[in-house]
Amino acid sequence: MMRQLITGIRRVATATASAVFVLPHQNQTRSVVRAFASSAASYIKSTTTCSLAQTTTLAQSVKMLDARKTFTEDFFFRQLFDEQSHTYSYLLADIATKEAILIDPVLEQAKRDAQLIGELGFTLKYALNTHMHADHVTGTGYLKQLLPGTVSVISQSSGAKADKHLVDDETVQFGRHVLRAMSTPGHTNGCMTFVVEEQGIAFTGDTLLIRGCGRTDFQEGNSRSLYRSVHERIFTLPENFRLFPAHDYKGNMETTVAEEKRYNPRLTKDVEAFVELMDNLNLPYPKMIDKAVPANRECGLYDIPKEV
Ligand SMILES: N[C@@H](CCC(=O)N[C@@H](CSS)C(=O)NCC(=O)O)C(=O)O
Repeated sequence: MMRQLITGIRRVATATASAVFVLPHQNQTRSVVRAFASSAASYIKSTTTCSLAQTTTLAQSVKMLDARKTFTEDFFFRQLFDEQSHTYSYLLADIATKEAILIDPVLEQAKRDAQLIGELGFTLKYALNTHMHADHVTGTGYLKQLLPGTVSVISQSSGAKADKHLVDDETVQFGRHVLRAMSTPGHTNGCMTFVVEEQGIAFTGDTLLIRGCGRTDFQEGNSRSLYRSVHERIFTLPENFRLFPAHDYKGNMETTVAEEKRYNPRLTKDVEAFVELMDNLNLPYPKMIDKAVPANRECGLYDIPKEV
């Protein structure tokens, strides 16, 4: 449709240009231009069936599919997966300095992650949790043992132990790269979304999942505050920002601000309808909750198996 429109404009412009060239008198020129403008309008009308609604949809989808920012050459990104808990972990690094950080590591995958970090020649500076998980034990405690010098990180408001506690808008640095911790409570009190502005990416933990969101029925969950966190903090990031959640149960790997603003079936509702929906999810509790929450309160340093 867009191609037709452009071809139409081009044809009319070419015709107008040649007419103006052969008709030097001003009056003649003006009437020729008027005639061509009117034929341009009818040509475009007849060759495109582009209604106003369709034009709007097209404009929206063009915006939604805006080119994502490409990573700078010195930025390393790797998405890792734990099949048991459907958890994504993310390894980020400064390729020049080899300083790395790992977001939401899983205990059972700590050896895999440590091996990868070693193979790539990285030094793990921070092992961060977006929040105190309820469905798996964090790998941060074990990674501190496997890779001495690693600093564990979680939000101050999580109430969990860690070497470093973050408050809203605090940043951590790895090499020349900067990660900003944005407080996004709702799934738990202490949930944070980690943003790397320069690369156009954000790690939403369990606050925003792909076409979904974290449940709010335990660990001080609050659906109103989750709604506010998403609308006021995540949906106000640039539309082309890529979003990476802590879990996906359907095989999706990433999304964008633009997509979730339009297609998230929960967060596109108004707040009252959202609260009602969240109150009636009736999900079974995570199988690991009784082990995971106490362990994660201790930064996963509690009862680490000798060999995982
Ligand atoms: N079946 C899984 C737990 C699934 C679950 O409850 N996921 C949480 C995030 S981990 S606490 C969630 O918020 N889900 C939202 C949803 O809509 O599914 C298990 O037993 O571990």
